[in-house]
Amino acid sequence: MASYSVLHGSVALITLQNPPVNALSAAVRAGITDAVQRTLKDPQVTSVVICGQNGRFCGGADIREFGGSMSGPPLVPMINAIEAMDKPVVAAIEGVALGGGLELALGCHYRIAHRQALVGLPEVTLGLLPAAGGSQRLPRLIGLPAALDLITTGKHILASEALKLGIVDQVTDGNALNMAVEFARRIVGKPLDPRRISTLPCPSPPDVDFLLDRVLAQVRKRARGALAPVACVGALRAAVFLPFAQGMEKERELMGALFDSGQARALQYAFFSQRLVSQLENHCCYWARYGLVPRHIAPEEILERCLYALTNEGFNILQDGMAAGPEDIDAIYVFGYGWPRHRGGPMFHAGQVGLARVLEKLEHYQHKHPDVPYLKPSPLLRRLVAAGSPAVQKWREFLNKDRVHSQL
Ligand SMILES: CCCCCCCC/C=C\C=C\CC(=O)SCCNC(=O)CCNC(=O)[C@H](O)C(C)(C)COP(=O)(O)OP(=O)(O)OC[C@H]1O[C@@H](n2cnc3c(N)ncnc32)[C@H](O)[C@@H]1OP(=O)(O)O
Repeated sequence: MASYSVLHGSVALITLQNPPVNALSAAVRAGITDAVQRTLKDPQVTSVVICGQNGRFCGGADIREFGGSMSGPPLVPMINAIEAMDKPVVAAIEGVALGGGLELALGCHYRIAHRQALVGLPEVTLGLLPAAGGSQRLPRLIGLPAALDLITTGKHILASEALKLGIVDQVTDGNALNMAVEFARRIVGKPLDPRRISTLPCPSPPDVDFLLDRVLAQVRKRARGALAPVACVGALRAAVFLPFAQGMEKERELMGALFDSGQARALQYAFFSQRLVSQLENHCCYWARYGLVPRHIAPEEILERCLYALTNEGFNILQDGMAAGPEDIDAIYVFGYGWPRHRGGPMFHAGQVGLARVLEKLEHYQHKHPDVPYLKPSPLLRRLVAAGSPAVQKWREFLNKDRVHSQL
């Protein structure tokens, strides 16, 4: 939800309330929408400040809502209504203004931030793009090159850097909310048109096509096969060449293609799993509460069982002649599945670890879990170890001899 109060008889304060990061859930969006209506109707109110509870402005759209049916007031009209207000609206940014949180702040007429606050549009890291006007307002505010950098990487930057880029208007080491309230009282009566970012032209360099093509090539190289960074460049291209309203349509169309994609689901799943594993302590409380004694499982056991079962299957594939050599399997993993290039691929990695050690590990886990077929060491792995564990570059030759031998 969002609370509404009036300070000094004239400054409406809208406070986002959704701990821990004040994500823009349906209830928060409804609260903001109601509060905006109240400020419009109250003749005593001459300016507005929007802030977040507990020193955190807003961590963005509520990612948990993306999996279900979205209800409540949509973000885009809500932000447009804030920008269109005829009373100045100031965002008081403390903690974080990320994703939809920054997009909300960009709909305000002014942004005052604590120096240590973090701002950014990290949607690309969730397989999305900033679809609440961020891809259209940010380049209009700070220019195309800086917006391309922020939106295609999704990086968070400090408010002090955001000030240099022109994203925020003032930073403070003190209380950003108090400063925003004082600021809001001072600017009553100043013209608001130049502060409505959607009405500004998008500053872009003369070689704009060259810049967009270069960044597109870079993002394709950096994240092979990823849809979101490419869509982000498309949305920014629209910001340069189209009027705001049409740019917003393009933003929505590109978001539509990403929103239900497998990549977005996978990246959002990864966001939550990363946080879930860091809550291991809670599991310990659960076990203690029910008097359970957990079997100690070292993280290496999980890693080794996954890794060596995968490698073992690689040996089986080679033995069956489905791949001509270990390089075929390694290339699939490095280029298709993001296996760290500096580790060569699973078959090369097995060679680095030592084939005898891989065999020993598989025998160990097979002994503990005889019902798991993937842990049964491949006969090819055994033959390679018996042949003195040749280097991975020699396996193709070994396999050819092995295959000829087995046909004789
Ligand atoms: C045709 C189809 C059209 C569809 C139209 C849709 C229109 C949508 C329009 C706009 C879309 C906007 C997209 C977004 O805004 S996506 C969200 C962008 N924001 C982020 O990526 C920020 C994510 N959060 C973080 O980076 C961090 O959480 C941070 C805010 C920096 C705080 O970090 P830290 O203090 O370390 O805390 P945790 O990371 O552990 O988080 C604490 C708990 O809060 C949960 N959390 C965080 N952010 C969100 C969020 N945005 N939504 C929901 N929940 C969030 C996190 O999971 C932790 O929860 P728990 O304690 O249960 O694990």
